[in-house]
Amino acid sequence: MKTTEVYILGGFLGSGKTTLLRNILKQESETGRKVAVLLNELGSISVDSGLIGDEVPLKELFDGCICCTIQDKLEVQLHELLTENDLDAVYIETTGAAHPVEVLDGIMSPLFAKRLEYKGIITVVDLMRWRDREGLSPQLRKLLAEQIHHADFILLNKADLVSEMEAAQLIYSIQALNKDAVCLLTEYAAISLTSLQHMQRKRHNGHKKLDVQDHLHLSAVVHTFEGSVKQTDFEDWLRSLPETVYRMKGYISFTHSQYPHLFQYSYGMPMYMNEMIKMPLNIVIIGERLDKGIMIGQLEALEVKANQ
Ligand SMILES: Nc1nc2c(ncn2[C@@H]2O[C@H](COP(=O)(O)OP(=O)(O)OP(=O)(O)O)[C@@H](O)[C@H]2O)c(=O)[nH]1
Repeated sequence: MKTTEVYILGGFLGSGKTTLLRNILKQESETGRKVAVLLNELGSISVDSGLIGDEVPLKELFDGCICCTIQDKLEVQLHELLTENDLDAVYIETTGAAHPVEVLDGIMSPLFAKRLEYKGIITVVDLMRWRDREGLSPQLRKLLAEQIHHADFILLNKADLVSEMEAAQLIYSIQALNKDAVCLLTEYAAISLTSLQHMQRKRHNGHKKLDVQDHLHLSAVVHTFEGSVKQTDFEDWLRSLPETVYRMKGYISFTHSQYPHLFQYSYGMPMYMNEMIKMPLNIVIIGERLDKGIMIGQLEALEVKANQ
């Protein structure tokens, strides 16, 4: 099955996300890959869509930001893009107000997550705004810090507007929030596509060999159950999870019921809803530094136990 690469472009309002997107799309069109863009604008008029070439399939999500009102819409739009087009990559430009965990949650549907190859989060930072961050409200400062913390690749953009000395101090303060992301100083978000495609977190903990998924700070693990599990065992497993598992969702079949349950988990709380039809038993787990092998092994063990 062909998978589609997914890149999330985040960063504060006006930091240079659209400039970056135009840059990337220009390079993608030169390589001949088939790509699509999902735009999420605050408000109901899109200014940015005019800036992107006609040949790129484009979906826009209006009225609200990904992190709150339209998560479901995002899922639908992405599904449509994937089914209508045979895509190599999808770029998702989020509003500056979006939290990375919510965006990842919004795109990793249990119904098609296996067709996606989540490549990571690219955060564009406006260096001048970051320099003057003390003037922002505490909430905005926190959001900026979260966008930096969860990024896999950070563009320290608008380098032309700060002095070299300032840039050095700003890089230092950004790396203090995220030691692993690749940081690049840019003007007009000028970076090469290849550097993004090879986006990998720097390994700072020595020689441990990690697979590609493990390089990502925030990641999504997708598992397909073959059959049912016991609800009590499953809930014991949930209680054993670290706090860095932020979200889970999917369909799960319990030994005591005929149809699967829609399962959602956030902030340590599970929620179930009865489904009236058979659904593919996929579950998506979103968190920081997830060990894919261990998680899948634990879920498989639950199934084995239920069959004993
Ligand atoms: N001086 C300078 N201006 C830049 C740079 N990068 C982008 N800009 C300008 O900054 C403005 C905002 O850039 P956009 O790419 O639209 O930013 P955005 O993050 O998409 O903005 P929103 O969609 O409003 O969140 C535009 O006028 C860009 O031309 C840069 O490196 N230096």
